[in-house]
Amino acid sequence: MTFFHFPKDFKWGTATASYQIEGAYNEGGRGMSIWDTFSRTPGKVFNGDNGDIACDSYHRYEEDIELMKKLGINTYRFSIAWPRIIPDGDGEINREGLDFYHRFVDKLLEAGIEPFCTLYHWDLPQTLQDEGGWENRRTVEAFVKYAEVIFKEFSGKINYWLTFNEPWCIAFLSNLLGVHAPGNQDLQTSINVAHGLLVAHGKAVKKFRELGTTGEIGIAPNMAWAVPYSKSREDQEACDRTIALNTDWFLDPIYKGHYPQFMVEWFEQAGATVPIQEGDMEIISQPIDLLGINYYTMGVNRYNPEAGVLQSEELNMGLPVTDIGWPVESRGLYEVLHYLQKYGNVPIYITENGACINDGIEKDTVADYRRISYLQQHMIQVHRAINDGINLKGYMAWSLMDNFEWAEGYRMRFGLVHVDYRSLVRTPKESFYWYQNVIKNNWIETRT
Ligand SMILES: N=NNCCOCCOc1ccc(-c2cn(C[C@@H]3NC[C@@H](O)[C@H]3O)nn2)cc1
Repeated sequence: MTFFHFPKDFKWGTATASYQIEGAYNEGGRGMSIWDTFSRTPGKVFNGDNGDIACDSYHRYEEDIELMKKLGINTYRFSIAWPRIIPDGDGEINREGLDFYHRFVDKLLEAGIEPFCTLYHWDLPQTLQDEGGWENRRTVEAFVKYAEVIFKEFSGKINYWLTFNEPWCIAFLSNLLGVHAPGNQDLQTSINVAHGLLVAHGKAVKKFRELGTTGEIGIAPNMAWAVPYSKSREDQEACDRTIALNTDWFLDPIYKGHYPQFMVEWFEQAGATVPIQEGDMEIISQPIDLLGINYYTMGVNRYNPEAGVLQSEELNMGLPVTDIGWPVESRGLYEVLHYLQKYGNVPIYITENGACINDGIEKDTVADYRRISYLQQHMIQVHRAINDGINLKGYMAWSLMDNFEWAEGYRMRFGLVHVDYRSLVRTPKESFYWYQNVIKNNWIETRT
């Protein structure tokens, strides 16, 4: 047997997001979000699924917290729905929305679980999208106003904060590839959105400091990792572009105060420029306290002029894949963590890592051993990185429970807990009990 011991103060948790679990889309004064609109647009979401009910966690959060206590986590990452707080985006504050999150956070604290709060996990108030969304500086100012409300309300209760979840998804998956809400397919729009959210991030961090809000604040990019198919310079450069668009495009402005020049020039060749205004880069590069990273998979890429704006084609190398088709390759997590050291030995939390494994219930059990194997492999890479001296502070599995997986609807299941979407009955899977043991022991054991 081999034992991989973790630091005694290592944070073990799980992660979810408001639109994916809450439901109650028209309750408690909530306004419409771009995901309510997108999921109602024919052809955008598998089976026409939407978040109207989801896991009904708006009503069942106490039951969910009991599951968290049973699992033994000490940290829980969740997101606040902006449309519950300011339903029309930048108008009146909805007290009922604030009271819901106070009840929820108080219950978490009562259970001895650290709240880890994401301010924006994709559910933009639709009214702001109607005025141009993140391309419009009005949305940026509205976000800072929303953030200020939350900082003032929850300072002292919440001590771990993230401004944005997965800026690559917000900007490029949603506005270049059109896969997520609002579904634009335009390079300049996606670059404008990326810049807008970065300015909003910086302004919110500045406001956080000015208010003297308790705790630490950061951002959670989703990581891409790609290794070249051949030793050619073209293939390596294609990988560089793929990695950079998820990482450097957002973290260079934050940590260095400028965009990665090679990517700026790449986009200029494609006819797109970054709409930088006076003072933007100074605001964006406000120092942050922590970095959340989301890792799922990696690719083997090669240069292909026909392969989208990055001219970087991901190849099928016959690796085992999860049920959403993503290759299982944990080495990318280790390499990404070392790649991030160019920003310094910054405090890092794995804010999402998990596998889409769609096993169902048989004889009251979900035998999701493939998820256990995935989690074990990735946690061993986390251990390796900590051993190398990387400042890795915690791990949050995506996700506590099966939930609305965006354009995939409910067919793709990432949860440690199975959710029956008709009855809303929660059933812990075998991976739940495996993770429960890891947390209890603060170590992983392998047979070899
Ligand atoms: N790359 N281009 N491909 C071209 C065509 O894209 C096809 C689809 O692409 C993607 C890429 C990435 C994702 C994704 C999903 N999650 C999981 C969520 N993370 C935040 C949390 O809410 C989880 O639900 N993380 N990333 C989805 C789709």
